[in-house]
Amino acid sequence: MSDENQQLRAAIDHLQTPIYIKNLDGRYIYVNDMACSTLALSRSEVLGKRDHDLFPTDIADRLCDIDRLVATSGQANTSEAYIHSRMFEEAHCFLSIKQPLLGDDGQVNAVAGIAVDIDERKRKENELEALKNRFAATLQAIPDLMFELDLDGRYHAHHVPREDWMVVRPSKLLGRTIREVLPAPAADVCYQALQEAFEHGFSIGHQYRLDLERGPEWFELSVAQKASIGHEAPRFIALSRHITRRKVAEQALQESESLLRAIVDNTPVAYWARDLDGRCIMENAVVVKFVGSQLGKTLEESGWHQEEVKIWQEQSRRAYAGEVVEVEYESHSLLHGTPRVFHVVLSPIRTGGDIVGIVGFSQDITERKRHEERIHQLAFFDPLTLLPNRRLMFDRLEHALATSTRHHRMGALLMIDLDHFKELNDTHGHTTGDGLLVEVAARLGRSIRQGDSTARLGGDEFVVILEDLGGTLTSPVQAAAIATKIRDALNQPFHLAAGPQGEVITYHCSASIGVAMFGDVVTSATELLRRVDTAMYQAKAAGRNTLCFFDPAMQAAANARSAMNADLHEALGLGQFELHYQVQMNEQRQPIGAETLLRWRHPHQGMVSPASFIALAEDTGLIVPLGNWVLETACRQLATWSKHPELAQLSLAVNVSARQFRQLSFTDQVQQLLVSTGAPASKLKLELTESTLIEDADAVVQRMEELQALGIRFSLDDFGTGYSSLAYLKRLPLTQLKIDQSFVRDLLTDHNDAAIVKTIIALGNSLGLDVIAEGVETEAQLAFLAEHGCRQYQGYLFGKPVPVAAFEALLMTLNTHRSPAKSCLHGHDAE
Ligand SMILES: Nc1nc2c(ncn2[C@@H]2O[C@H](COP(=O)(O)OP(=O)(O)OP(=O)(O)O)[C@@H](O)[C@H]2O)c(=O)[nH]1
Repeated sequence: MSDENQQLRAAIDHLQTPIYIKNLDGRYIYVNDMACSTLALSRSEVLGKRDHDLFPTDIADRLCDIDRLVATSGQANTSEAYIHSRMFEEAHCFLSIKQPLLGDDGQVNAVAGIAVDIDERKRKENELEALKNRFAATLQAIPDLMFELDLDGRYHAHHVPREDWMVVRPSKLLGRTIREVLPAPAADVCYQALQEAFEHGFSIGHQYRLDLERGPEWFELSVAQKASIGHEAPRFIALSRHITRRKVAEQALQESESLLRAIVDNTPVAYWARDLDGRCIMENAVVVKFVGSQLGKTLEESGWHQEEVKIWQEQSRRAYAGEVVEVEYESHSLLHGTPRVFHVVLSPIRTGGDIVGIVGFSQDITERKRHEERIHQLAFFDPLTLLPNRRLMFDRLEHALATSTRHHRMGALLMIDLDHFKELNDTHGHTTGDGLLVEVAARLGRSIRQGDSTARLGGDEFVVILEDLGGTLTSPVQAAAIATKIRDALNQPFHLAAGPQGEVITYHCSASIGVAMFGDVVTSATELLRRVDTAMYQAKAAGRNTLCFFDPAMQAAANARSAMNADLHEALGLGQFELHYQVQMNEQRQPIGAETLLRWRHPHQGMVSPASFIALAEDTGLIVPLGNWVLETACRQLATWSKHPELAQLSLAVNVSARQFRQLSFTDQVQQLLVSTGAPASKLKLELTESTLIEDADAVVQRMEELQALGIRFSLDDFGTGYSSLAYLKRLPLTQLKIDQSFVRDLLTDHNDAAIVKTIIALGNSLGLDVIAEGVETEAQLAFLAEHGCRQYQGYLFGKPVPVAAFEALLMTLNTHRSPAKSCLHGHDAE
């Protein structure tokens, strides 16, 4: 072998790639070092072996086939094969290049091969392939259109899962720009997105519309800039999502929302909602118009009137608790104009059973209310005088009848018909007549008490309903008094506009009044109206300007009362009143004083008892001058007695009425009387009844204290018959309790009366008060009273009320056997 060959051989031997030569039998006749290392065998272990000795059969078969092909074709062959060798844990991929070797005869006599280990490259290729497959599958799964674009909008690649979403076929896309493919509005959107992605790396959310064959379709773009290699021009991946369905749904929602909004805004009802924190989360235009926008505000932040906020807090609380609340109320919190009336409904908002807020509707019902009021006014009131009409009067009368029957109270119905009204109409015209009717209505209103009512029945006919005729006068008398007051009021001249120039005329009016009482027996409103109508016609028949009762007995009582009233007014001036004196005794049966009792010596009726006229005097106010006369007479008597030693110790008890006692000047009057008459104050005892003390107790106590300071003493009359409140009893500066004669009368036969008497005595004694019993008629009564601690007495047992002369005579007889008061009584001629 030449040097050159030797060098070549050495190079091949040590080359780092396995090289081998096999003869046509397939035996290895040459292997280099690397081939041995690769097989992990020594050269001697390889040389002379076949592939079947070295490799698994399937690989060996394949290797042999290729050898044969090379040998027979005389052509080189390149193939890949996975070879297991002890050198590697796993089979390695080799690229085998086989070359036929020719002998000197020019025939193939051997096959030389070189095996390059391409395992690493092969693995990468495989990985790449797998990646490509995965990527392709992923891409296939993406339902969106995808394009690779440059900054000019030129298409470089595409993924088109739906060709019907394309304006041009995908195959015509590459190399063209967006502007060449899409219509201008859509292209503009895409370029904007590209620009954004170029500036910020990405762009999302731009939408565009394409009018395709099937109709308009909507797409949404997401663009991201691709990482570029080196100085490569920027590329972008644009994902175009088909959103037509979403868009249609959105548009439908938007349309229905704006329709709803339009409905809500265009209804004339204020409409709002609040969340669980009480914040306004929705409102319509009407809310804004009335109270300004409330969005985001709670009730407390609304700026409404405090009272209204409180009302709505309470109503909202009910709605939040699940109630549907309905209220009518007048709002004073409006932005413009006068207060208005609203009908409001609040209701909870529920989602899935939970309350998540409240919703409210508020309708302005001001006009409706006004109409209702107007209708009510027209239905129930007389448009001329504005008084209740017949219909309303009838309702009220029925109500008054029911109430009076239930509470056993008397009432009266008056019917007032103007006399000769027709003449006024005929002479001065209807307008003047109307003027009179209006003024009559006003005068009627002023003549009655609160609680009574008046109405116009029609024409010149009015009625007045008087309820609860209590008081001290009997009810027909009271009714007559009010009817008279009305008649007198209507008798006052009227000044009415008359004639075309509206000159004022003075008109004298009179009215006939019928009166029917109710409350004692059940009567219907219709019947009562019939009665009062009859009575009114009687009044007309009796000569007009008068009043007539339906019931003749009542008429008689009213006549008698009014006659007595007239007489009573004259009696004082004519000196028809007298004072009688009833003696009061102590337990030693000694006279200690007297009670003065008023008597009226009537010119025709003889002596009239106070029971018949005191109530009338109280109601007419005559009680005040009458009471003063009594006080003055009593004081004069005391002054007279004070000059006689035997009579000087006598005290006089004088009854004072509530009305008299409540006069502001009462204390002054009494003081002046004491001074002018010279009566000793300590002998004057004022008798008050419980009813005097009950009303305005503070003022009464103050007056009593003023009088007490003058030296006057007080006795509480009729104790036990009224309220008998122990609370006021201890506050009053009293010196005496008087046991009413009604308890004394049956003292010995009635256990209750006996018990009451004993209690009053015990009470008086324990409060340090004198106790006097009136109406003592028998010794047995006296004994009982004395036994239980009552020390003072008054009654027929000792003497009836008598004029002063008789009283003094009585005193004389009482005193004859012990210390006769004869001397003083003799000197008493002046009385
Ligand atoms: N101005 C005016 N007159 C009315 C109205 N309604 C009724 N009248 C008249 O009132 C008069 C009622 O008359 P009467 O009550 O019947 O008779 P009178 O003239 O008052 O006579 P006596 O009642 O018998 O005293 C009639 O002339 C009616 O036309 C009204 O609303 N306005």
